[in-house]
Amino acid sequence: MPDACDLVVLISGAGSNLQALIDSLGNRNPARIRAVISNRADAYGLQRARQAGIETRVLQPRDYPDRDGFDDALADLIDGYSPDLVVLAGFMRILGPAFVRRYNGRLLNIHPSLLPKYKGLDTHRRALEAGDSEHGCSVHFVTEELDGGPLALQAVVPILAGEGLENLAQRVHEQEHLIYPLAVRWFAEGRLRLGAQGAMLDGTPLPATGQLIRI
Ligand SMILES: Nc1nc2c(c(=O)[nH]1)N[C@@H](CN(C=O)c1ccc(C(=O)N[C@@H](CCC(=O)O)C(=O)O)cc1)CN2
Ligand SMILES: NCC(=O)N[C@@H]1O[C@H](COP(=O)([O-])[O-])[C@@H](O)[C@H]1O
Repeated sequence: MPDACDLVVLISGAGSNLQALIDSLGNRNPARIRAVISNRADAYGLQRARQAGIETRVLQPRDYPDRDGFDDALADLIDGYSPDLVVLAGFMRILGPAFVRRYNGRLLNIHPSLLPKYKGLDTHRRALEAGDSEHGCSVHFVTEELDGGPLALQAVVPILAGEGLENLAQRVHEQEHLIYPLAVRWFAEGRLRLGAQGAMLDGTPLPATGQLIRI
């Protein structure tokens, strides 16, 4: 059994991806969540963490003079837990270059699109308005380039004829809750790593799409 892999999870909102990670731990997943940190005090994910007995902390940007000050305080807080991996789970802050360098290779994010399509926000609406036939979600290593980091895992979600935004978002969310725990487990098992040429699985470079899952 691999040694435990300590996680710190960063959230800003509902925390359904956090809940999926919590539910995935134990059994065959050697990861354990040491703390959940939110940049919003009203994030429902904080309640989910407390219900699971996980330590929670809140760090609010308004308490810092600028973005770098917030990032530095966040990194100092994170380092107090000595994580092997920092997991962004709906964390809605763009992190600065110094922060990203500090956690290079140990920082994952889940994004609600098939990257590199639709970086940024409002991805489901953009996919629907473009008339795309498929959408999805991506787990990627975080780099300075927003949503541009090496892809580890993607799930493709076909867009149904006449489907509305809420229904699509729900179906993408369902796939997020499958691929994020899987990617975190692969990292915890030592299988998923960020190499010089991009994401690696079992020592083999992954394709540009990362490992692709079609539902
Ligand atoms: N340097 C990086 N930081 C972050 C990345 C990344 O890839 N590189 N991923 C994001 C997550 N994300 C999309 O997946 C994302 C989060 C936030 C924003 C954004 O525009 N945030 C605004 C504030 C929005 C708000 O407070 O509601 C901001 O930071 O000014 C875009 C994309 C996490 N960080
Ligand atoms: N650009 C970042 C972004 O949009 N992330 C998205 O925020 C949601 C958080 O939901 P959750 O709080 O229920 O996990 C998720 O759908 C995640 O992909």
